[in-house]
Amino acid sequence: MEDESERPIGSFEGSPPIGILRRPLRCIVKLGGAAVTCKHEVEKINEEDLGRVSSHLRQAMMGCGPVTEVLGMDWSRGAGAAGIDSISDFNEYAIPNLESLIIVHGAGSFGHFQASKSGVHKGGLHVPIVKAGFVATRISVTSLSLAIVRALAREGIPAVGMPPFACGWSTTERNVASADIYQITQTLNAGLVPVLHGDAVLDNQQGCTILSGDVIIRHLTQQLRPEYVVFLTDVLGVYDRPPANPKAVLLREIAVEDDGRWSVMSPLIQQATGEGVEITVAAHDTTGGMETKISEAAAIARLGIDVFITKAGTDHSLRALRGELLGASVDDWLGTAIRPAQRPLR
Ligand SMILES: Nc1ncnc2c1ncn2[C@@H]1O[C@H](COP(=O)(O)OP(=O)(O)OP(=O)(O)O)[C@@H](O)[C@H]1O
Ligand SMILES: C=C(C)CCOP(=O)(O)O
Repeated sequence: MEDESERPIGSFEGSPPIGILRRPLRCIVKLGGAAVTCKHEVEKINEEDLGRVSSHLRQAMMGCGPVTEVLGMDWSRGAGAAGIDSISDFNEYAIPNLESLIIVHGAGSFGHFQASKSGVHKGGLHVPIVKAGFVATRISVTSLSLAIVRALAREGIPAVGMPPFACGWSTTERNVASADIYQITQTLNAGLVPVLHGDAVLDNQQGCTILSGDVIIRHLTQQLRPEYVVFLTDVLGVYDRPPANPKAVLLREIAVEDDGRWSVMSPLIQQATGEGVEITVAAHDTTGGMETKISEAAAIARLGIDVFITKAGTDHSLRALRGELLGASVDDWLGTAIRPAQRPLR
């Protein structure tokens, strides 16, 4: 007989089974490519920030449980590389009961350059340069993904890479058409942490496209209903204009109506609606940058789920990851909280 604590989540008639999560999903995190890579230098990881973010993720996943010793799991290159004396250390080790989490990372300077040069996002897989670009994009983004999985494993997070192209994700006219959610559910139930990423995928209409990590997060949220979603990037949040502009104002709180319209609740500025916000996107960005992030975040808030956008590696991001802001005031926090309208705060 099934464990009564098992919670069926969103199994829709006619759609493929998505499985049953044995415990509620705490959070889905987007590790922005702009945060963990140097976005304007091809294939350059920002090692310091990646290390800090991985440590924050571990701290957040420990929840309020006892502080336990961390044993690094990246020992494929030898125990020393993982910071442990010997792999037999694991014989005596009880892996802590970590909060359930999914990590999705962006491509940053891995993948966007290759995709934009060859036009993978526009489709046409039969065209030789697009096919070659598809291959090059996947080589690039999966090599970043391996580095991220390694960094998480070094922090003792049981992370496993699940590249969308290889795990059943495809699109129709650039919208998610299929995704193997069952595999993700089973991975979470096994106590592992799925690591997905923005990827080059097959598209039923145009042959291929680039599926953004931000869009993947919305789909996962619809299916698996986490308690909250955190987007970590290289700026404190959404500003009323590009943050390089000295007059830019950080939008602290955005409320999303049932019909998808959103308005700025704090601070009270003139451009109080979505249309007033000015956004720039890097020329090589194939997925729409901050603009996509805001519209996906608003779609998530419409589902009744709080979203927090903030700068990776800061105290603000640690608080967001720990869930401290859930339903709480964000007056003393720097970032953008995107919430369903008419939800009373704690
Ligand atoms: N109005 C705005 N508010 C906030 N950021 C903005 C705005 N306009 C432009 N930006 C830019 O958006 C960038 C963050 O979006 P981007 O999509 O690059 O982040 P990411 O998710 O971390 O990266 P990736 O898409 O590679 O995963 C910032 O570097 C910032 O300069
Ligand atoms: C360019 C590729 C391969 C994926 C882009 O994903 P994103 O950085 O999350 O938008």
